[in-house]
Amino acid sequence: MIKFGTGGWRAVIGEDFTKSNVQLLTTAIAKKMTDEGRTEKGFVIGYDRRFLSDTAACWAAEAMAGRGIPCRVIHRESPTPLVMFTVQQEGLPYGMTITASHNPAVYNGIKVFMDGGRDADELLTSELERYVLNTDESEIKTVPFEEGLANGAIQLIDPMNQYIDSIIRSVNMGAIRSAGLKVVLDPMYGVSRTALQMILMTARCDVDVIHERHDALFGGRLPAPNDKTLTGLISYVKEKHCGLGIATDGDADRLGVIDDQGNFLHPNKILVLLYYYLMKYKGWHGAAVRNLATTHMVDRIAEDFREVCYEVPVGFKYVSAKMAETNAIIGGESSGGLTVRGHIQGKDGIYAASLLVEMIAVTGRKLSEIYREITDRYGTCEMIESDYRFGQQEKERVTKILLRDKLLPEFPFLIEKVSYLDGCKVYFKNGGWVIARFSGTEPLLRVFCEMPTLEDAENVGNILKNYLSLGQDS
Ligand SMILES: O=P(O)(O)OC[C@H]1O[C@H](O)[C@H](O)[C@@H](O)[C@@H]1O
Repeated sequence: MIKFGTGGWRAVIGEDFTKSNVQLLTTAIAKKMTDEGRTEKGFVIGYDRRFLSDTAACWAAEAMAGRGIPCRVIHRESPTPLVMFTVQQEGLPYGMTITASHNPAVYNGIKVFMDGGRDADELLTSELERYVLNTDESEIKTVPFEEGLANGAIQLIDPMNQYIDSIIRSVNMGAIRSAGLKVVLDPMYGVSRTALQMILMTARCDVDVIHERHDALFGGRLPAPNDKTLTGLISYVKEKHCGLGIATDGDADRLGVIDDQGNFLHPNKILVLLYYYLMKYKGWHGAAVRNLATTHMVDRIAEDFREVCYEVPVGFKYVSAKMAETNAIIGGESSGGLTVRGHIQGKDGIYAASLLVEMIAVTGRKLSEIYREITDRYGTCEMIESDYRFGQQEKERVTKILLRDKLLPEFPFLIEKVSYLDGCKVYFKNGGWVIARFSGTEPLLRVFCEMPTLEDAENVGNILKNYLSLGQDS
């Protein structure tokens, strides 16, 4: 069974992530390309450093070549944004990368990209699911990898330099060069090191790297940058007196930042800082796009600059589609992904980190100082996030209460409106909000709440948790 979630298809290795499913999905894509008459330019495949990712990339290439579609495989493990960049640059109709992003090590998966290098939108993923259902395993035709390489049906490519050059061209390298920053990178055993180290060292930063060896178990932690998983980076920043710590998730499309004091900077703050920086310091104008579980501080900044902030469901495919529609200058999510107009149409931790370093260099100020300037102007927002594991029965129970019967607890704040666009989101009249939604990437119910004070956010989050009789925060 192949079902796409918030960010691609993800499955437990050996359970659903199997050779036959990888080749089934690839065959489905190939059939769709053939039906659309879009096979000529071919297809690109990338892979990250997870267990089986490189092997699965070969399986996919064999199945794509077996359908007579020219197939390029990036010659070594790559950041997801590099694969998206390649789809965009080469004008390809589709591409894929083998990754399960930030999921636990037992998972692997496939992210599919469409023209322009965007994440496959809902229309495409539902069509692909339909194609998969209508594809029989006997339709999988393969060309052995080595044979494909020898006869040119499969080609190994190395687009890394163009990608790095395009980032170098779009950030103020001169300013970074003058700032003489000491930066420590934490790729979380994933794939960002080559690109990020190259960009920052070209800008003459003093760069240290931790957690860079290949470890398909990600050091026993989740390859998702947050305050709990980045304790090693936090200690390193403090001990070695670094100006900044930068982490990326397993496939490098998300970013996590540690400031010079060793504090974890929530992705909400990174998005807010960069939007503010682009408008206030770089003189850009334009809308912002955020998902509905991301800070509304972005809206306050947009309003102040007479711009609009658009809200979309969780999933970067929605963010990039809205950015394209509105020509927004930035789009991001509280889970740590963002992109900026002019760069690729998907989230990119490497690019976002480079822009953040530029911001520190250009302003000559600490991240905490710039953020204080923002809260002095727009007030404070505090967000709490809790994830709850559930079984099938639990899922049905919560779905009934919240999404079918649309019941809500009594809150100590006046409600402005309730939305069921993605889970259930309650907007309060004081600007705060709380959302409960099922993750599309993991078996979790996510409860996020943002209020002017942390105390209120915790209180509202607890009211919803108790009302839904949720267990321990996982
Ligand atoms: O909350 P979830 O549905 O698990 O999604 C969390 C994140 O997962 C992936 O990384 C998607 O690419 C993101 O767009 C999404 O924000």
